[in-house]
Amino acid sequence: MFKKECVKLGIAPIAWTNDDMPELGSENTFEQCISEMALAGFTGTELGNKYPRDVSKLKKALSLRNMEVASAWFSAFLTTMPLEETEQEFIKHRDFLYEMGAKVIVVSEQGHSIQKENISVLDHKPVFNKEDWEKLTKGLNKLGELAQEKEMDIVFHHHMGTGIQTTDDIDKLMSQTDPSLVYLLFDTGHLYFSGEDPLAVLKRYLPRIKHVHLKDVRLDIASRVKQAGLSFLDAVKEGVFTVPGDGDFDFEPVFKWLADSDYRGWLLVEAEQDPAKANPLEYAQIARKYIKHKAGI
Ligand SMILES: O=C1C[C@@H](O)[C@H](O)[C@@H](O)C1=O
Ligand SMILES: [Co+2]
Repeated sequence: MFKKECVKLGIAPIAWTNDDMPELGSENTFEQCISEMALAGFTGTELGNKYPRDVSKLKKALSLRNMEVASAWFSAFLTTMPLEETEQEFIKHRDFLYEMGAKVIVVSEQGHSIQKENISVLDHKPVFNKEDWEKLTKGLNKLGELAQEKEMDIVFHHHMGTGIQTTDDIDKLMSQTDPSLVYLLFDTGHLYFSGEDPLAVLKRYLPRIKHVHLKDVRLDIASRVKQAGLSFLDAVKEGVFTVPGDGDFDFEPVFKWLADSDYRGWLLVEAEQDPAKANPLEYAQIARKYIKHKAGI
């Protein structure tokens, strides 16, 4: 069982308005989004493109609803851009999150990513060469140092269609980066969709996991995506992802391992689907109920 003082429950705005495809949910306002998150019983959020980037405005809107910022995604291009340019962008992102009180910064490597390209996500995942690996690992150690200047940590997001997607990719990344500087974000949905064993990854990297995205997968849609050679974004529109409790992944052992390991941090529901087909409030409530039932919090 989780200790209430160790974990906080959040939800990502991507189910209301999708930053990768802003046309999905463009009608949903920022206020509606955070009000519905709070109504469903969540106290944290990541940032979305409709959120004000003014610290006092954002803090006020969230505190009125007893909410706070857990973290936010940063797209790094360490393999394809000069490190100094990524550092400059990262520092702006870090400083905003610091002002908002977040403790972790989500980093994803988007160099060579096919996440937004219209090609089969399961057939064309990028594979990094030696030089890419050197740039990536050196750059991540540097971003980790920059985060720690503000007593924050980076958590690396493995992701479909990127150079860090599979268990092997994660193993290599974890072994080639400094464990005191680079931590891992554990996203159940991306591992399960990729055909990995999420529980094995969780068990192996528990001490390095400092942020969790809870995302479920509809396996029938995942296999249709594979057969039809769909892109990542088309897979999302087809409904490959859903909230915990509504798909095929069993979260119970994940909750148990996290709780037994004394995990401290956020459990953040992140389940992008088309809001026209899956009402965001309804699905947030399904997730909240499932977490209460299976994780006891
Ligand atoms: O953490 C995430 C952020 C999104 O922008 C991304 O595409 C999604 O799948 C995800 O896991
Ligand atoms: Co995620």
